[in-house]
Amino acid sequence: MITPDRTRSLPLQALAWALPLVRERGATLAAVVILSCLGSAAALLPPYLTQRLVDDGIVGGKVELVLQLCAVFLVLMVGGVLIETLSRLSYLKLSAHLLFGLREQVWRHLQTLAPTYYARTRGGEILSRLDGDVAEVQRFALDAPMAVLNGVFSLAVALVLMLSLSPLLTALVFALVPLQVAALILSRPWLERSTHAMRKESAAMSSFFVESLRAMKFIQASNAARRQEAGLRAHHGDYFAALRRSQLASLGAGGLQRVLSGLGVLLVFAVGGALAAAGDLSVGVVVAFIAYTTRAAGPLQTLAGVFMGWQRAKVSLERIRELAAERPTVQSPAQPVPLAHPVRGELRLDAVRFGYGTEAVLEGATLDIPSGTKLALVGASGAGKSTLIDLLQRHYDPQAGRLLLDGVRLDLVDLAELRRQLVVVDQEPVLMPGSIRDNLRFVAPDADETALMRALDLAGLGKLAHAGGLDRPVGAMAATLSRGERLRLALARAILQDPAVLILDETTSGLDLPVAQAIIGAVDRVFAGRTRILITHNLASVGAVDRIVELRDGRLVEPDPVRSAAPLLRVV
Ligand SMILES: Nc1ncnc2c1ncn2[C@@H]1O[C@H](COP(=O)(O)OP(=O)(O)OP(=O)(O)O)[C@@H](O)[C@H]1O
Repeated sequence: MITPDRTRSLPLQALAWALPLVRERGATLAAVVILSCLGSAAALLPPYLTQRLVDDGIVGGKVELVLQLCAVFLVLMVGGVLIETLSRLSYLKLSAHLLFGLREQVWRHLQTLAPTYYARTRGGEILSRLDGDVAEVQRFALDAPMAVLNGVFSLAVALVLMLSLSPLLTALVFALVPLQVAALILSRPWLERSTHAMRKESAAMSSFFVESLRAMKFIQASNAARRQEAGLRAHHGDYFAALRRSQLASLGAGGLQRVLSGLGVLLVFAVGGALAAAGDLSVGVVVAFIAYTTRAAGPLQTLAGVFMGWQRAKVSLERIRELAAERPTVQSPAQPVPLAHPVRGELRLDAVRFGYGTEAVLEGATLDIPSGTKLALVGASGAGKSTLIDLLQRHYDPQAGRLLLDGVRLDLVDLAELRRQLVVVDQEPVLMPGSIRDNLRFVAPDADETALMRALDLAGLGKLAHAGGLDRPVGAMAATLSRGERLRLALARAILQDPAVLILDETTSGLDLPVAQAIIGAVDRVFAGRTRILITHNLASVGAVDRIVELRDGRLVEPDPVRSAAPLLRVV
């Protein structure tokens, strides 16, 4: 579970978050560490051997030694390639485990957040956190310790070998390190700001795509395609400007590092060359040093890269922390009170108060719904009918008062059990991509083919299912089904869920009266004797009901005969 821990510094948080996942792959981590140290050692030996090759072999005239050292070079070269391949494969395994594990944690958290979070957060913002930001943190959490380990090991080995060759030249090479560190520290705010701007632009562009793709039919019908293209171009412009700033910052900081390490090479050339010319140093030592100076620049640059990577990861971690700080509005109780089976479906609202902000949507809402009641719930648009349903399905808890199912307070019932017993079919039910079977199995993974066909038959989709079979794809956003078919498919899902309470939230509104009545007829047949709540603006479409209640001024009251279109009421 991701939780922001303000007591820890950001780098520690990034590592603490990743640690349990790394621990699960202890053996792979050990392999990566050992192989990368072996690889570094294999890369550092050749310059040392070069000195022997030049001074003892070539200058000393020992042909046999030259050949022996060439054979050692060959072994080191082939061994180095093998070690690097194995090391990269192990790294890939560890890296994927970490990335997927971190992303699964964020996803798990997202699945607990309330509809209010999704109502106010742009889809692209969430996507870019799930994708780019998680990857950035993962890269840092794994790359940084590896790079530090590798860099420090390589530098230590190089330092020992260089000191054994020439302490003076070693001091010259390392004299520039403080300058390199100072350059990094100075470039830090620049790097951080530019990374922030880039991630923000990238999230805005993802949001643009997510929102436009969903609204494509509306964009086409409103002749807004050109304006959308211009919108995309504007996003591209902003993104490119931010990308250029970020690249300039990285190139500037990286370039400065390269110039400083290049200066080190020049110093070795100048001082080492002068000493060798004067006969105070062998040519082999100068050649080996030039190789070491360029190689020592590698680990130094890797360490500088860790620093720059940290600037990026810090921004991402901050964005993930923002997401982690969103707390779920409801949680399943640790010790749930079991419902007596079979669940009767008796509902009770007792002086319920709820509002999204300071203003109450429901205030003192009280109602008893005996088991098996078919209740019509009416109320003006915005009165709070859907909000009431969200409270019943426990997307939120009331700020005062109680809601009970079979006499048990909803917040004491296991959340999964509650949502199994209380099913809502919306006006625009959500259908998942895939086939009709996939959609039915989404709510009832264990149902067999016979149960699926029976549910479709009862929901009035028998013909369609028999014609195209259960494998008929419903298409992205269920675009291949008519609205009536989508509703019937949602009803078939509800039939498979077999709840004690069924709620239809304006399900049949906008349909032709005969179609609406046919769907309600199917509901009445299948759910006869069970509690049903039908939210509607048109009482004629929901058939005979046991009771009508109006939601007015936050309370549940007897309906206003004028506003409820009295002639249409048919209460049994
Ligand atoms: N996520 C939200 N954040 C803030 N306010 C909200 C949110 N959802 C709904 N509201 C507000 O709460 C009030 C009740 O909304 P609700 O959707 O429950 O009404 P409704 O009776 O179902 O309306 P309709 O019949 O038009 O569907 C409205 O004023 C609405 O603007």
